[in-house]
Amino acid sequence: MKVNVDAWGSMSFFRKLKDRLTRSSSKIDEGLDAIVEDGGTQEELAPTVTPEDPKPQPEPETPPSPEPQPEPAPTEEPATPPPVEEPQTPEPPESVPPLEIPSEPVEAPSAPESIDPPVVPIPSPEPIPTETVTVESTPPESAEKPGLLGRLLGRKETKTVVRRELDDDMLEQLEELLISADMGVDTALRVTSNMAEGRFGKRLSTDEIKNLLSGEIANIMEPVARPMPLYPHRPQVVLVVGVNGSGKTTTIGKLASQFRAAGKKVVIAAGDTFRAAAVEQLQVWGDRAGVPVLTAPEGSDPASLAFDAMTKAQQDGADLLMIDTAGRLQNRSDLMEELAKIVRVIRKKDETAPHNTLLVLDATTGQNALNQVDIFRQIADVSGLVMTKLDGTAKGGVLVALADKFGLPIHAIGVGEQIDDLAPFDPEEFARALTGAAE
Ligand SMILES: Nc1nc2c(ncn2[C@@H]2O[C@H](COP(=O)(O)OP(=O)(O)OP(=O)(O)O)[C@@H](O)[C@H]2O)c(=O)[nH]1
Repeated sequence: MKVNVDAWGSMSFFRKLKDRLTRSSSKIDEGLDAIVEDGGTQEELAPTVTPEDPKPQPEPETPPSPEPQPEPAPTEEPATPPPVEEPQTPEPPESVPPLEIPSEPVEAPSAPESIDPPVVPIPSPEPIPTETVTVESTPPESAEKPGLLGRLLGRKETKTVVRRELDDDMLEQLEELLISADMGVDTALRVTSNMAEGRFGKRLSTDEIKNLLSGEIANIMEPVARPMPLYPHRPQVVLVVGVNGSGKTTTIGKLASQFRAAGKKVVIAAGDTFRAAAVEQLQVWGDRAGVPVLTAPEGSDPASLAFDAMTKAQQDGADLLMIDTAGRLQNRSDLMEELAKIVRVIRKKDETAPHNTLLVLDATTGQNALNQVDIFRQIADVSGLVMTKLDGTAKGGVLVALADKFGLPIHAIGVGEQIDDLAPFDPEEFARALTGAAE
């Protein structure tokens, strides 16, 4: 009954996300390094025998650390056995793309995700009871590369990594770090205490912590990663709400372009009739997307425009009608009334409308995004979220707080101002990008 649209953009997207979330991840990165170094000690990893060494070398003579290191760091692999990065992933079987949200109303526009041939080899950050196992899968960051001479001579290389024992102090520092990345107190506490479960007293390195945190964050995000559902019902009315400047116009343009690319007929209504600039902006995006934008004279009733837009969308047999709305939160009761009126009026034409109410949030507002969800849920029947401007902000953690607190579906994220800078939300990728965990 639901239609799946393949419109959600190219797959290099998440590579882009990784690059662009650098400010969030470098914040966590640097913070983690400092935490682990503060009170941590350098340990030798199991010495690796370089390629030329004839014997497989069972156990090192240097006792490595309390936790033995099953497999040495995946540095220089001489032969060319498996073509792709098998080594990274301990157990591929369970790394089924998390995006294939099978369940319920939503039909994943994220499906194309799985088309991506390099299907995200998930580094299995999941908290396996024996923490040593999880932990070992990451390449030790401080591992030294064997020099050419060393390799030729088959010399044993001693690698080191800084590890710190997980104790109350360290846990507190981790909490603070996550809070500073805008994850919010409650969520930061939950993430760190889940991560610490069964690991108290263990020695952990930065990379190991990143993987563990990333796994915990992905667990929180997974249930909310839901692409916007599409219905065969025509027109499907999508009301787009959010404060001014949150990225509504841009998001509508990006969505319209993607839906259109997927063969959907789209109509846009410029419902923020009070701001000429907003209407113009939407027209620019409509042109870019190749989608008609219905406008009304400045200051006219948005509900009447919505009604006209409904009529046109029905006449044209449009698949989707996207209605932009004003975002003046300063006068909440006016806005509430305005939105309510739009809904009343479009229901005269279709009592099941609107079919989606998207709340667009700006990631750079950090914790304020939580208040916005609270407020908009009071004035509109918010069915899902789009988080914009995740690029270049150090506040990406707010998305985790949102997921944890409200559990509203996160349909898509925006990571740039270009038309294709919007993609379905992939919890694993996001968690790794946020924490800087390795793939
Ligand atoms: N970096 C970045 N900028 C974005 C993103 N989404 C939107 N923007 C920028 O944010 C600014 C505001 O976006 P709009 O789409 O105009 O926001 P709006 O909610 O429609 O705002 P009003 O028109 O004032 O109601 C613009 O300069 C956009 O280019 C994003 O994902 N990343």
